Amino acid sequence: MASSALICDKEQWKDLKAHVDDIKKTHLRELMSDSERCKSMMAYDTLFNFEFDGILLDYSRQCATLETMNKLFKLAEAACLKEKINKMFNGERINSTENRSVLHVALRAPRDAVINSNGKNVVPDVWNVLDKIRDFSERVRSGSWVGATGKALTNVIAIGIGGSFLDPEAIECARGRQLRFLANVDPIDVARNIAGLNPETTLVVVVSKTFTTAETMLNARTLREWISSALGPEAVSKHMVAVSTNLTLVEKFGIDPKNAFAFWDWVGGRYSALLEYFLYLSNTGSWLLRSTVLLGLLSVWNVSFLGYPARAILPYSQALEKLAPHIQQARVPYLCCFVSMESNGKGVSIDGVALPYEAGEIDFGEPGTNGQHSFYQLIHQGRVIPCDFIGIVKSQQPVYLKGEVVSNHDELMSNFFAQPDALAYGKTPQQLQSENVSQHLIPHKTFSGNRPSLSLLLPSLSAYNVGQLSEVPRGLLRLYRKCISRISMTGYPTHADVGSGLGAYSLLAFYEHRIAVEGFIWGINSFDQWGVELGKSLASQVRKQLHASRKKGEPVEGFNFSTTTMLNRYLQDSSDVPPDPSTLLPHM
Ligand SMILES: O=P(O)(O)OC[C@H]1O[C@H](O)[C@H](O)[C@@H](O)[C@@H]1O
Repeated sequence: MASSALICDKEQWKDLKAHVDDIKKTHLRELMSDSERCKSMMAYDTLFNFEFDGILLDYSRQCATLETMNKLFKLAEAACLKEKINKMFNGERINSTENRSVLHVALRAPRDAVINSNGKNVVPDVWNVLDKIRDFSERVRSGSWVGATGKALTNVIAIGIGGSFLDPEAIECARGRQLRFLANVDPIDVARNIAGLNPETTLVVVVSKTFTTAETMLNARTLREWISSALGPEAVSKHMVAVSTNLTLVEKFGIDPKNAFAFWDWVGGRYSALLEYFLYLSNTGSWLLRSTVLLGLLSVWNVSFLGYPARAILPYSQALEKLAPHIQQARVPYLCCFVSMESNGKGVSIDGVALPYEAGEIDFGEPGTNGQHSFYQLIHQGRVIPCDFIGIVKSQQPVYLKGEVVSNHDELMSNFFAQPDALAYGKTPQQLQSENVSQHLIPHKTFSGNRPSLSLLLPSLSAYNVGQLSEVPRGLLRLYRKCISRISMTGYPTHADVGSGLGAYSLLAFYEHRIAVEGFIWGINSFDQWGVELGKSLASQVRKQLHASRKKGEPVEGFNFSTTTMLNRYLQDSSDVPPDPSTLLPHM
């Protein structure tokens, strides 16, 4: 199927381009007045049944008509979408620039599934690792695995960056214990993570697919020093374990490979976040998979045809906060956004042909209602940014104060229901005049509306409901609990924890597949990431220069004027950096 013909050369693409003018002439106020259209865009047809056992997906506020949807389905056919999805699930090496299969879905397969890579069913290997994770977590929790001084390990620091950073936090059952995530190579992040912890009762999990990522490995060496200097070098074997494909480097680092949990090169780093649990997406017809096809097509429509390059992900549930990037909290990456922008932020096709159209989205977000006090001004009256609103019917923390008009959750959800309509309908000058708004304020208080969004309403974040998102066999939820407790080391999480953990990750699976669909349509490779290499290689040049300047007093050479000036200033003002390599963080 590899062909250098770009999707934009196809008639179906040109037909959609011509269709844009029709859509630009309509306004969502008009489209939303057609209840038949809206009804069909909440349960489009028997194939796309969007009311799935209580989960409701409403995409009627997309700037699209049924004609648009039909044209998008034709575009999917022209892009050979179904064949590409099948190739992925069949283990073919669709990541052609790295010559790898793309089988992160195998991490979520039930024990008896068959998913082949290189002619070998990989599912038994996955389950061997999952069983090993379960056994290890049970030994740590039961106290049969203790630290170097015989104390139970009650605190965990997981070191990893990108897709190797963060996992669902079973917050409820982490009562009185510490589960922390260390990603940034900034020593401040190390200091924050070890603050208040004792090496004697701390387990460090080094999560790195390659075991070569500079930030992760320096942080791992720093915590290895923290442990060794307190308990002796032999303590590393009791206080450090690893999750990696590179068991050779794991052993070289000083971690016993028996205490390492392997994974495979057919799991992309950013897709490995799901290693902590697995939800099975059937190869055919799962509700989730089908609906992600539709939403992937709508993303392509918004980006490549309507010219809306960004997407805001807005979960109206704090339990799903990890779905939305806390852009002001550097430590919390953006799961869906990270996967989306690293996967589809490409400029060439899978055949290496420069793209004459934009691919990829600028994703950002924030849990509702926080975002309403920051960037919603821009999405209402500034740029048009399609939004994904994700809401939950039943709160995990119901609160209803005496005398209040509604419960706290109803207050939250009042915004979940209001914002999509505010974006779609806006407010016209005529409406403002009828409200006797001062004439000079009318331009400032006018809302153009016609801003697309979609709404996903989950019944609750119970493990059952969230599992529906990916039709997870019930039995897997039990093993999920054991896997998540590997991270929390704090015993079995409650349903709420499992739900919220699954919530974040099932919806991640939802976005994972939507992102793959987008990449299949754009004809790009969503599974490599050469773009992150250049910055890393330039950083290694700077690292060499800093070493030469500090250790041998060599002048800064080989950089442009601006960088040379900045480097000289940095070196001059930080000349007091202690030269002693054994210097550790102040309170280490
Ligand atoms: O897991 P590691 O090998 O340490 O890689 C960590 C991260 O590194 C890079 O940023 C990759 O682009 C990510 O996909 C990956 O998750």
